[in-house]
Amino acid sequence: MKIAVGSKNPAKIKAAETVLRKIGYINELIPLDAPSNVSGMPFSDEETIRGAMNRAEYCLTQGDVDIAIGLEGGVTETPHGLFLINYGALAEKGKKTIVAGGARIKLPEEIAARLRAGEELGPVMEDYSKIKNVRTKEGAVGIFTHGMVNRDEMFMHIMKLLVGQRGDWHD
Ligand SMILES: O=c1[nH]c(=O)c2ncn([C@@H]3O[C@H](COP(=O)(O)OP(=O)(O)OP(=O)(O)O)[C@@H](O)[C@H]3O)c2[nH]1
Repeated sequence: MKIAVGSKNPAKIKAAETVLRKIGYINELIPLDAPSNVSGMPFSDEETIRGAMNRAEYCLTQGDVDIAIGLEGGVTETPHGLFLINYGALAEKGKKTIVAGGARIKLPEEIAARLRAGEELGPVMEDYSKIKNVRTKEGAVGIFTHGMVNRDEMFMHIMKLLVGQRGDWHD
C-alpha cells in the first residue's frame, strides 16, 4: 500500500510519518507537491477544508498512490477575532474522502490586521518572530503557545483523527 502526503513542508511530513509509524505503517511515505487550488491564505473553514481535500485527491491521481493525506492551514473570522485553523483530509481510491479539523487559536490583532489586508501568515510570522521559515517549524501555533503545541504536533492530532476514522489498517 502506497501512501502520499500532499506537501513538502517538513512539519506536515513529520506529523504524517509519526502517526503512520505509530499505527504500524512502516513503508515509505511519498511527499508530493500537491496544489491546494484555493487561495494562498485560505480565509474560511470551507476554503481550508477544500484545500486539504484538493491536495489529498490530487495525490491519488499521481502514480500508484492508494491513500493520500492533505493538510492545510488557514484562518477564519469569528465574533471574537481571527482564528488560526487547520484541516486534514484522507483520500483513498474508491472511497469517500475523510476530513478532520484541528486545534484553533485566536491570532493577535496586529497579525489579524495584516492578514485582513491581504498578507499571508507564513511571511507575517517570519517578520513577527524573526524566525526564517517558521511555517515549516513550530509555526504560528508554536510561537503563540510558547512551544507548548508546535505545528507538527497540531497536525499529528489531525492525522490521528484521520487514520482513526478510517479504522482498520491491517490488509
Ligand atoms: O507560520 C505559519 N504557521 C502556521 O501555523 C500556519 N498555518 C498556516 N500558515 C500559512 O497559511 C498559508 C496557508 O497554509 P498552508 O498550510 O496551505 O501552506 P504552507 O506554506 O504552510 O505549506 P505547504 O503549502 O508547503 O504545504 C501559508 O502562507 C502558510 O505559511 C501558517 N504559517
